[in-house]
Amino acid sequence: MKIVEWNGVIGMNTKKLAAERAVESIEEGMTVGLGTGSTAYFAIEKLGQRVREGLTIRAVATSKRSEEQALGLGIPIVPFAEVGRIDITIDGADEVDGDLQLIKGGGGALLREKIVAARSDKMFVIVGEDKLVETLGAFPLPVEIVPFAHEWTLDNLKALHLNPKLRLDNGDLYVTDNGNYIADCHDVSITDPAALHASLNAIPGVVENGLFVDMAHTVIVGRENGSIDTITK
Ligand SMILES: O=C(CO)[C@H](O)[C@H](O)COP(=O)(O)O
Repeated sequence: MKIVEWNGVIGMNTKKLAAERAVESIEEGMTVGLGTGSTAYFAIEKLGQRVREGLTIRAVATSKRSEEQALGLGIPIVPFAEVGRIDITIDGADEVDGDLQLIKGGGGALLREKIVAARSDKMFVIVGEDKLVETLGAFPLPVEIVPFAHEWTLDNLKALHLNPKLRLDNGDLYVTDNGNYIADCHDVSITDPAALHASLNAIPGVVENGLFVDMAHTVIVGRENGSIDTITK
């Protein structure tokens, strides 16, 4: 089994397998949404290779770091105002359940990821098999909240028994690309993702949450044995 390295982390290649398979679906002339995270990183690398080989596409990115990576590889990034629909967005996930509902936002980019996914004809989700779960929620659910009176927003999350903890970055509060905080909600068994999604976004101060309900078109799963599964709803 081939070992891969990403930002100094050594691991099996399940993420890379899924990412590279997803990039095979990108066709000439498409507008592509670029996700964020270690799996999306591999997709952007592969897309950069295809662009160097002559593929003509344009892209929008879901984070500053993905945009920088893409520009460094020669992938044209276009302003959002110039994009009508996105053909395909390729992005990772923290958990995927059997109905293809997702938890995203472990990398802190959930708001931009959701805006881009919602504008996409197809969202391709790329994961290693370890991300497949029966019930969402073992991974802490990220909720992006505005800094203003964030203590009150946390109170509202606590009232829903979501065990929110403000995300830290080297001891300081983590700040998203949008200038907001992330409350990670721990130990929640999410049996009704749509209902929780609605309850969360009804709280004043919540900007968006990491539940992606009915957004994934296709989930591509890289497996430890080297095989790749493609699951479409
Ligand atoms: O939602 C995300 C970033 O906000 C990522 O897609 C998610 O956290 C998965 O990350 P990785 O591919 O590094 O496992």
